[in-house]
Amino acid sequence: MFRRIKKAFSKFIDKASSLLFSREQLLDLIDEFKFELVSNDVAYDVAEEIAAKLVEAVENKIVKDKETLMDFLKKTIKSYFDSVEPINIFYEASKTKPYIIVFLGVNGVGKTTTIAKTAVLFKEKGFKPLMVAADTFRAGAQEQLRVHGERTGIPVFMGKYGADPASIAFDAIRHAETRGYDVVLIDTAGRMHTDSNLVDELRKIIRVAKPHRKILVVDALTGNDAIEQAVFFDKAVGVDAVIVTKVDAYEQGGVPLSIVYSIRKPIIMIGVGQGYKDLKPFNIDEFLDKILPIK
Ligand SMILES: Nc1nc2c(ncn2[C@@H]2O[C@H](COP(=O)(O)OP(=O)(O)OP(=O)(O)O)[C@@H](O)[C@H]2O)c(=O)[nH]1
Repeated sequence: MFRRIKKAFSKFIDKASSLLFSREQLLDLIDEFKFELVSNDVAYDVAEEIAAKLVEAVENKIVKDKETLMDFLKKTIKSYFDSVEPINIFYEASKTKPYIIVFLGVNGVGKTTTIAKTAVLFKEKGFKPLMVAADTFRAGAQEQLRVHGERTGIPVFMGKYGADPASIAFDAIRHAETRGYDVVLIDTAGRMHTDSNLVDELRKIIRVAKPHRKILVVDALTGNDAIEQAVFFDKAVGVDAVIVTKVDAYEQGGVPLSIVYSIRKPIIMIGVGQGYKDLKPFNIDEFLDKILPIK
């Protein structure tokens, strides 16, 4: 996990230290480091910003040895994550009933599995969740959620194939209200994120379901595509928070930072495997410990 970005940081920190922080040589090295970050899925704008801040810190002698460089990198990266408003869906759900989440994301990113994992987390915390199959475009999507429901023992509200997804969401919420469900987790279609019909469909679901949160699911392994999807969905329908999947198999490491930088929304959880328990809260300090070399 995050092996490649960690290697890039280690290489840069070691080289910078061996140059004894000679200003001229360091400037070239910072430029090289910037592209190393970009090749590890750090969006160009943020890589450039980090590089510019680093040059300034060197000029001002804030960064003058290995220790101050490590400290600088840690604080700078952390500041991007700290500048976004955190969201705690479990706390929010304890205040509102039923608490409604609409999940967004393109096909294949692990959205359906993530909904099941999230439902399992809610159940473990004592909530009564309902999963809703509102992707009526692909028959397989409904079936997939039904299977997750069977395996996890969490009920699934199914709509008919081809039915209006917004009306399914509406019926599901009424059903949740009358049956005493605490949390409603709505799956949506994810065909081609550039499809304008999809955007209209999502907008309608959101208008009808009035979700408390819209959570985007992206696959870390898709790198720049994940960042583009975040920008696209945020512009199209507004994203409140992001879950990044397949982090267990992800080595580049730049996706979380790039997403937070690009849409200024928090990463709330990460998928770390295929099992239902493999969804963890995203913790910035743990993330920094994994991507930055230890002393
Ligand atoms: N290693 C790993 N695999 C994951 C993770 N999350 C999901 N997957 C796998 O990714 C594959 C796709 O997941 P789905 O949930 O079917 O994806 P989806 O976005 O619903 O895709 P569509 O059904 O095509 O819309 C499945 O094999 C999942 O088990 C994760 O965090 N780590």
